[in-house]
Amino acid sequence: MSGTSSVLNPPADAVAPVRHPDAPAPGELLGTHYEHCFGCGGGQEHGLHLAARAGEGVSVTAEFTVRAAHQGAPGLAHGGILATALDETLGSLHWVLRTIAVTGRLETDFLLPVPVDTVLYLEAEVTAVHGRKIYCTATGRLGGPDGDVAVRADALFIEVKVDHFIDNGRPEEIRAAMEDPDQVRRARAFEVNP
Ligand SMILES: CCCCCCCCCC(=O)SCCNC(=O)CCNC(=O)[C@H](O)C(C)(C)COP(=O)(O)OP(=O)(O)OC[C@H]1O[C@@H](n2cnc3c(N)ncnc32)[C@H](O)[C@@H]1OP(=O)(O)O
Repeated sequence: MSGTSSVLNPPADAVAPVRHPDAPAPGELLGTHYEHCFGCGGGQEHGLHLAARAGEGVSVTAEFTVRAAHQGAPGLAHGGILATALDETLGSLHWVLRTIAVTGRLETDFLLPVPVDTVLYLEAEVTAVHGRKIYCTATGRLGGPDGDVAVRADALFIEVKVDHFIDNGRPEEIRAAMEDPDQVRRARAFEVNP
């Protein structure tokens, strides 16, 4: 069974997404947006260590290897972990749009079980933009980039300012991030929209 709620359907006056002129070239590794991100950071021992690359248009690809720490049922990936992999891949789209945005809504279909040691081949694209609302979709496939779809998601991301993180994050992590020149450089990469 599949289907999405109406808030994930772009309105008639939504516009096509535009690849930012300074977006990383297709195939370029995007790296982490934050060292301690559970999805992509190297500083999380049991994190997903998801590696995303810019795709054509406003899209990204990513790979995630399911490890034993990611189990739900014996030998199988936890569904929440798979949703996280989809969410993180969708979050990586903002390197290509050059917009800071957070997940407002994420609707996931789990179509096939995903065993430990499997590589999940992920792809995400922005389908439409309406004001601050960014409509996007993602798939995770088994066996290769053209393999069977194991998980998929439709999502709505909402554009925010850097202040969203500064105002809401725990002060010690915010302080540490602001003292880290690499983190400041990553944040500045998005500061293109006044
Ligand atoms: C440096 C880059 C960092 C990237 C990190 C990526 C990590 C991976 C992605 C994530 O997991 S992000 C973490 C999970 N998400 C959050 O923590 C977000 C928590 N929610 C919020 O902070 C606020 O609800 C949010 C910023 C999303 C929206 O609050 P706002 O006050 O800014 O907006 P508002 O409520 O006015 O909504 C703006 C529009 O979006 C719509 N909207 C907001 N939330 C929605 C929702 N959940 N479902 C449907 N529509 C939604 C809302 O109806 C409205 O539509 P209209 O413009 O048509 O009136």
